[in-house]
Amino acid sequence: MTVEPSLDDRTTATPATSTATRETLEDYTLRFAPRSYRKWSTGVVAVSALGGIAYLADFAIGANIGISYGTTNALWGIAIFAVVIFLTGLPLAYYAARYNIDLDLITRGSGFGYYGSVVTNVIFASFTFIFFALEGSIMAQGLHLGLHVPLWLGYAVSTLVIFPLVIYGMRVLSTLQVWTTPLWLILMVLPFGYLLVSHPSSVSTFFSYGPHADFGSMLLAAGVCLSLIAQIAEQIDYLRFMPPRTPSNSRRWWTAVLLAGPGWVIFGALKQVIGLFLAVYIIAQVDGGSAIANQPVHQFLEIYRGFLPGWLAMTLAVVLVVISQVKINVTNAYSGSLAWTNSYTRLTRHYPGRLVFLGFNLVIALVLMEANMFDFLNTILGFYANCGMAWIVVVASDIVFNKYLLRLSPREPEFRRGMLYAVNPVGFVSMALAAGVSIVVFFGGLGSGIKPYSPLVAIGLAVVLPPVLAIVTRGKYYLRRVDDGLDLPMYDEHGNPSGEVLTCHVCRQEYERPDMTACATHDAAVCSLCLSTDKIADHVLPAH
Ligand SMILES: Nc1ccnc(=O)[nH]1
Repeated sequence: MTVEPSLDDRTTATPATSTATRETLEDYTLRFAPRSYRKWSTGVVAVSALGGIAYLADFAIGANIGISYGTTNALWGIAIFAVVIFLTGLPLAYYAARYNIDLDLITRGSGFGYYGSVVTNVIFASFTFIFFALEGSIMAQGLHLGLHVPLWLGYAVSTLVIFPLVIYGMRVLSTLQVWTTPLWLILMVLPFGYLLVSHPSSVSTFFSYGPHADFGSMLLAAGVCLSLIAQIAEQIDYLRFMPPRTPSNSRRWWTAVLLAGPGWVIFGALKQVIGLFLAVYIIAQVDGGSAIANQPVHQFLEIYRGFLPGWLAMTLAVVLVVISQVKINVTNAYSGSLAWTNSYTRLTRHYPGRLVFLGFNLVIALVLMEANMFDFLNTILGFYANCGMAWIVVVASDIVFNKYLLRLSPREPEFRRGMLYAVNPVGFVSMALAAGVSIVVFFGGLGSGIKPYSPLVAIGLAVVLPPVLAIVTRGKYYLRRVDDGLDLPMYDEHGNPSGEVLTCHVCRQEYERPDMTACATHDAAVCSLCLSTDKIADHVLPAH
C-alpha cells in the first residue's frame, strides 16, 4: 500500500483498462504481487521498508510516557512493547514475504474470512488517520515555532500540502524517501551523540526521573507504545515485494525479513528512548521546559542550540520536522485511502477510485488535530492500541497455533472471493472479544484495579481464543471450497508462488497463477479483483 522507490521498470496497463485495473496495477494494491514485478534484491526491499520509519511520533510518545510514568516505568513499557511487536510481527512478515500478499489478504485467510477482514481494514484506516493527525500536529508545532504560524492554521496547512503530493507526486516522493534517510540520520543521530558526550551528567538525571517501578504504570506506558502495532502492515507493504526464497538466497532472505519486518521495532524503541531522554533534559535545563518537552521540534532545537548559532539551530530543527512529517504523512494518507477503498470495493462490488477516500481520511485527521488531539495523546493511543492489538495478535496466533501447531487452518494463504467463507468466526469473534473486553477494562468498566492491565487482556484473549475457536469449529469455516478449478500448480519446487501467467477473461490482462481462479460460468480464468467487483457473482465458484 505504500510507495516503492525506483520501480519504474514495470509493465503498465493499456489505456483502455478500467480505473480499478489501472490503479491496482500501479503497485498491485489489493492483489498478489507477481514474480515478474519483484525484481529487487532482498537488501533493496529491506532498506526501502526501513526508510519509512523516520517519523517523529516516537519522540513524542517516549516523552509523554516518561513524563506521565517516570523513566523506569517508561523504559520497561518500551521493552514490553518491543517484545510484543517483535513476536507478533514475525509470522506476519514471513507470510507477506513468502506469499507476496499484504496484511489484508493475509488476514482474510488467517481466520477472518472474505468479508471478515473488512473490519480489520477499518482498524488499519483508523491507524493511518490517528497517526496522520499526530504527525501533522508535530509538523504544525514546527511551523508555529519557526514561522509563527498559529497552530490551527498549521494543522490545516500540514493536511492540505499532502493532497497534491499523494495525487501527483508519488514518484518524486519515492526518491525523496531514499535520499532523505541519510540526511535524517545526520540531523538526528549525530547531535544526540554529541549531547551525551558533552553533558554526561544528563544520563543520571535521566535514570532518576519520575516515580519508581510499578507494574501497572509499566503496562500503561506499554499500552501507549503498542498503538504502533499496526506499523507491521506498512512494513509488509514493502516485504510483499521480496524475491522468491531459494536455497541459494535463503540466508539473505531471512535477514531481510527479520530486520525490515518485526525488526522495525528496534528503531522505533530507540527513538522512543531518545525522545524520553531529550524530554528529561529539557525539563531539567530549560525554563518552562515541562510545557514543551514532549514536542519533537523543541527537543531538536535544544540539541542543536548546544553547538550552533540560534538562527541555524532553529532552521535545522524546522527543516527536519517538516521533511520527516511530510514523508510519513504521505504514506499515512496513501495507505489510509487504500484501506478505505479496499473495504468499500468489497462491500459494494464497485471500485470508486482512491481520491474520494483520500479526502475522507484527511478530513477525519484534520478534525482530530483541530480538536487538540496532541494534548490527549496517551488516552487516544492507549485506546486505539486495544483494537490494533486485537487484530494483529489474532492473525499471528492463527498462523502460529492454527496453521502450524494444530493444523486446523490451511497452511497456504487464501484471499480469493468464492474460496473463502464470508466470515470465519475463529478470527472474527476472537478479535471482537479481545478488543471489546480490553476496551471495557481500559475505561475502568471492570474496576479501577485492573484498568492498567487492558493491554494484557487484549493480548491474552487474542492469543488464546483463535486456537480455542478453531478447535470448537473444527476449522470448518476457513475454506468454502478447496479446488479453484485451475489445473496448474500454485507453487514452484521451492514452495514459492508460481510465476505461470494466465489471462483474465474479464479485464483481459495477464496475471500470475496465485491471483487467478477458474470462472464459474465461462470456460476461462478470472483475476481476483474482477471477482471482487463481480456484481452478480457470475464468475464466483459455488461452495463445495
Ligand atoms: N505508520 C506510521 C507510524 C508512525 N507514525 C505514522 O505517522 N505512521
